[in-house]
Amino acid sequence: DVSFVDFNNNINSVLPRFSRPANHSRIFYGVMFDAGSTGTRIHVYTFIQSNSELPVLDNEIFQSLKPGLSAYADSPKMATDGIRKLLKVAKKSVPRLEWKKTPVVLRATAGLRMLSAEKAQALLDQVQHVFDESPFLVPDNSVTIMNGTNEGILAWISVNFLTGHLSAAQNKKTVGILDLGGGSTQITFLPKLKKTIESVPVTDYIARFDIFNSTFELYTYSYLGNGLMAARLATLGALGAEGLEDRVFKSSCLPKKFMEDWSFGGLTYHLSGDPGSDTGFKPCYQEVLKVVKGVIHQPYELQDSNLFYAFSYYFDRAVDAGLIDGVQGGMLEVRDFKKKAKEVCSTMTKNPSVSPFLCMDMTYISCLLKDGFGFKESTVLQLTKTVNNVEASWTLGAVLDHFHSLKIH
Ligand SMILES: Nc1ccn([C@@H]2O[C@H](COP(=O)(O)OP(=O)(O)O)[C@@H](O)[C@H]2O)c(=O)n1
Repeated sequence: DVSFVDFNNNINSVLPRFSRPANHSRIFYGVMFDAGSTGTRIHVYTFIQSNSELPVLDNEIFQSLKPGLSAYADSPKMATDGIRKLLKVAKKSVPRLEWKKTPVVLRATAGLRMLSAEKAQALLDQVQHVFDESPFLVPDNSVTIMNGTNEGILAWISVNFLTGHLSAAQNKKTVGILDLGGGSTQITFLPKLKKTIESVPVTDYIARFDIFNSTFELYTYSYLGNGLMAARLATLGALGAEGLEDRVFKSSCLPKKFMEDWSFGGLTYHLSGDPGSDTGFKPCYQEVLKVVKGVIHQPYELQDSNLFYAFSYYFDRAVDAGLIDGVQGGMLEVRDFKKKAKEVCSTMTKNPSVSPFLCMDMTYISCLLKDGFGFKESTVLQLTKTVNNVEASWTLGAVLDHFHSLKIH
């Protein structure tokens, strides 16, 4: 990675300050691709270098496309079109003179983690090739799969940076994050009690990073297979199943008459409702519970220690269910998800909602929060898509890490 110091030297040597207005030479750009399981996105960040340790974020340009890279697992060359399209956004957003010193980086998350190493590498190689041909700065290791710990920590850094909690790092008042992707889900927060750190099942649940000459010690974990799309498959008993052509996967979480082909991660599944069994919240909860029970660790402290920001599918489904406004977001109690899940599930056959999966998704989210992480019914979550027009995503933290080398360990 280009360290903070190298990057500044780079600016000074390529861009002599005397030839430009002083404030102009203090602007720099970072391009981060998020290769998620359900889509690929580009974030173009404009920063103003301030005199304090962290720069000021001036602006973000964001674009996304579907499906994710893993949909091209068996035809990796087809993945390049989308990457090229998104790179055009970077060319439009970054002034031509800055291209050569603007880093482009892609980090893949759960979609590629769930593929075989060979298939994932073939996709990364294709992206690397497109990057190498681009006019941007392509640092070492610019196209890789990111591990789940970094995904959680970087999202925590993003949200706390955007909400202003990192600049006041001394008093360590921060917010926790809940990220529900398609393939994996992350929980990250700053524990107040030693017991929380001491009582983790394995040391992987604790990670540290340095900023402002202090070390943050976070509780963080990424559960692969517990993202919303992977959880659908696990609920249906279809995750990792063979002979997909000849099988139909049924669930009490789907409308009785539902019958459809559904694709995720480059595979297609025949799905249907279960006319021969009870449907609705209760039987559905028992089904989704199997995906959560014995899998998700309950932190020693949770409810009283932090306000949690919940985004990605937590936000999207809360919007779909009519619980929050799609632009403003809002505060919800954990019990609101359960109440709404019951409502959606009881009416799904007579009164189909936006998606036939809404009962399953809302029930899974209720179960994950309560029987998974162990939140109380009354815990308030801040449902968020953007903070000051910037996407709540690990990508911002990843760019800050790139420029500042936050030494995550
Ligand atoms: N910038 C972004 C990126 C993803 N998302 C949401 O994240 C969810 C999917 O996450 P993902 O495809 O990255 O899945 P993972 O690979 O993280 O498991 C969807 O709800 C997207 O709408 C978002 O809201 N904003």
